Amino acid sequence: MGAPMIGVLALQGAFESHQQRLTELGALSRQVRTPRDLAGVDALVMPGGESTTMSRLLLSSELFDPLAQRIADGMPVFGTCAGMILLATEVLDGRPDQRSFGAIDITVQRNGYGRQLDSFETDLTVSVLGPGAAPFHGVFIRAPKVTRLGDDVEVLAEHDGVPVLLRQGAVYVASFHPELAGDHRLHAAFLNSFQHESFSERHDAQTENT
Ligand SMILES: NC(=O)CC[C@H](N)C(=O)O
Repeated sequence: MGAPMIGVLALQGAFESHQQRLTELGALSRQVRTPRDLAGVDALVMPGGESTTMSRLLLSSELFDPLAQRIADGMPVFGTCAGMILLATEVLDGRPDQRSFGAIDITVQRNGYGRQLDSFETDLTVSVLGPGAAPFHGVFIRAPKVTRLGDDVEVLAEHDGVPVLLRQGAVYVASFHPELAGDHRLHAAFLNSFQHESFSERHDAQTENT
């Protein structure tokens, strides 16, 4: 099989920085706006932005049902911030008509860190980066707060005792914006979760050759 094509949901929000991180890693990526775009990808990143707007655009673009099917079939997905909200089983403080995929068994509260404190940054210890790895700089922007997790959900990082990076099967979610920290290690960890070749090694090899 050739290199996997990574889709970046590009209906709204911070999709361009995600694509930059993937490009830095030498991954192939394409923006996904239609069911046809989705059909050509092997994995998908769902960016931050506004989950209410994204939910509406997913329905009007007729992407919602095919995407739900791909996720149910086991396509790897990485949802960040609004993307995390869209993947959760339960959303608190959402709009009444807001839809989510129920792909990871968590309850999230939209803007759960409080409207006063719109955004904050903090260094996170992330288990999947390996023992002794440098902390990952977490940028939280009107972030969702995880208020409940199911038994099958693995916590990969937490902040003040609250999970902020989680995994269930092929679904990864972060309540922060890993694409904005100028650090592609979490994108590499996502790619490496379904790719045998190590993306970080490949990136290092390419840099050495140039
Ligand atoms: N940065 C973000 O993605 C914020 C998420 C936004 N508060 C929402 O509910 O969709």
